[in-house]
Amino acid sequence: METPLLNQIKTPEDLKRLSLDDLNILARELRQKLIHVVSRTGGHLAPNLGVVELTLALHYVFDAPRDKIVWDVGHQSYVHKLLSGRQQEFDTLRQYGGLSGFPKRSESEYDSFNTGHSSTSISAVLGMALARDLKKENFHVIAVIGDGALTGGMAFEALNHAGHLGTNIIVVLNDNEMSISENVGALSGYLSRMRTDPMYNRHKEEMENLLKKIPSIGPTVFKAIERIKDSFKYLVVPGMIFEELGFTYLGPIDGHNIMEVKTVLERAKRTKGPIMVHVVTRKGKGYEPAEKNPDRFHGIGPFNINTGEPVSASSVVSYTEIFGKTLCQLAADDERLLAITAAMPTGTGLTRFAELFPDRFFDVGIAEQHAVTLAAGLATEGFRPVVAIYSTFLQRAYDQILHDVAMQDLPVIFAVDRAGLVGEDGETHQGIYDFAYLRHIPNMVIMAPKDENELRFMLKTAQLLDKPVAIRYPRGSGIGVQISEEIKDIPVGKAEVLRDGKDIALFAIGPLVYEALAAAESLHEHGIEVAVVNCRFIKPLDVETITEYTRKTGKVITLEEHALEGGFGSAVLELLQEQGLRAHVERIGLPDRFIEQGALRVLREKFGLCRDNIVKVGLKMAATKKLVPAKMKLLSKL
Ligand SMILES: Cc1ncc(C[n+]2csc(CCOP(=O)(O)OP(=O)(O)O)c2C)c(N)n1
Ligand SMILES: CC(=O)[C@@H](O)[C@H](O)COP(=O)(O)O
Ligand SMILES: [Mg+2]
Repeated sequence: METPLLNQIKTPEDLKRLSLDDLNILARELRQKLIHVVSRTGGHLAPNLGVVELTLALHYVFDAPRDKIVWDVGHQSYVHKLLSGRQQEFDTLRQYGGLSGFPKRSESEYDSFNTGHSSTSISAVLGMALARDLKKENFHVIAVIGDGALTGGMAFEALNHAGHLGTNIIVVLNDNEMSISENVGALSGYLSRMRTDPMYNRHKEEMENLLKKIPSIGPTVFKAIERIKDSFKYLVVPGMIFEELGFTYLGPIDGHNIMEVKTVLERAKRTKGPIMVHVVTRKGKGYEPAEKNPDRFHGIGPFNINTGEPVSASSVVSYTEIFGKTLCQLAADDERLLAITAAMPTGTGLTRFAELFPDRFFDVGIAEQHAVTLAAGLATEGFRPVVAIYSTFLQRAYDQILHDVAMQDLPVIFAVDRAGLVGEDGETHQGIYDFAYLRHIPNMVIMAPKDENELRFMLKTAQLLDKPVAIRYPRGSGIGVQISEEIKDIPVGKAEVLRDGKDIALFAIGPLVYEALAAAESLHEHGIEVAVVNCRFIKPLDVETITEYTRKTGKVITLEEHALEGGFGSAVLELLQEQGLRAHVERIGLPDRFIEQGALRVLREKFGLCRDNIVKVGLKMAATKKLVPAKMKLLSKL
């Protein structure tokens, strides 16, 4: 693949020497490069194909890194990376040790703010603008935010504040009518009317032309009219919502016309106060399979460039699919069950539910906090809402879970998808904190299935409970067990003893239970008998089984795909302390640092979440002297 012009771009400064024709050629080369690399590494292809011209124009008009560009979510920052000195490493995108799929300050001075979670960019640039003003410096700050990310509450909190402060910031709204799936909500409808209703543009143009034609007073009146907030303007001026919030609105403009985008950005650069530039783009632009299927090409694994088809598809169904299918089965007989997603109907496996039960399905946009409190409201009226959100994004709704759901002991079911390591998305997306942020909340029941069937059973268990319940399950394929037709419930707080043993007790949770079983088998060959307990519930923990096996062995290993701090192993330690039990405990889990990107297999091996490491820990433990697991004297009982 030849990209002669792109090869010459070492920094964004190099763009400024190019003609418009060259910029258009460069746009083509960038698209080729994106398609070529992402077809091998996987990644967020469609969002990046859509912002090629926009990124070129931004770097043409502004002076990064002096001017700060913040990419909301950051999944569309690949073109920016290619233009800011990272072409050589671009092949390593999203791989272990390679370039991040998101902006990262530690990666480049051109990345002015780390992103990954949505709707943060306007707050971030406003903070930078305030710092600039306080330091009496002079540079531009630009937030690039998608129409999907604009549905997030934080974006509105920031618009509200920015409009009030009136300082210079530029918000570029990249409007492609898509979130991951089709964008939803009243705001999306408003943007769509601005784009498509000729009334808006025609009236605006006609009025501008008319007023400008009136000699001497025309331009003055025109300016005045731009500022006056009267009812006429409501009818004819696009972007009135933003104007009312204190922004100068420019647009909508064609985001694939470099000249047009450049001209408007230059105008934005000259204009004082908060500016909103509304750019209309097409997700997946320039690659037919992605244009036709922007949802599938939003984030995609390696694929065949000619066909657009995945290179390899797992034959094992994913936990997400099992969740979606089971929920449909349960919902068919229980009208109380509702499903809520925060802009991820496909990702959370709710597409079929939405088709079967359209009145009982709610996509709230990128609004996790709202999703949870909405569920709480529904639960007060006798419904059983199932809120399906990725572990990493549910972090946003911590207070809503605690204050609005748990404190009222409401029967909301949290389907916590992508729990554990997620792989190539890296730090921002690892789902490894949910036990920690949920397990100290009173009233919560928290479970994690070892396999697909247990996920089905846990959903049934949750349906029957009159309490807040969270079920956490991982990204990707299940274990591949035979799917049971029957959906049974599980006794709450009851662990499952899968293997007896006198030397070591291995307490595991989630699919790592299968690694624990494999390790126990290997240790058996070394003459070490390991009991394997699938704990299933982290809250309530099975006190009886855990104390019984701790007493029996005096040696405990805990195993979890979660941060060790505040996780499952910590919960077991707390239980042992409360029971006054002394034992040799080793916890296997993730260390107290953010966990980098990489293939799941690579990360699991690196952090010891695999049979070999469990065996290693087991062998070492077996060689130590057995502590007498007698009751310690508890201070409180002295
Ligand atoms: C808090 C949060 N929730 C959900 C997501 C998942 N997510 C990533 S991109 C995206 C859609 C963004 O749409 P938009 O901002 O319009 O960008 P586009 O992909 O259309 O360019 C969603 C829902 C996220 N990153 N952060
Ligand atoms: C950028 C973002 O937040 C999402 O697109 C995320 O990458 C999706 O993850 P999955 O691929 O696990 O659905
Ligand atoms: Mg969009």
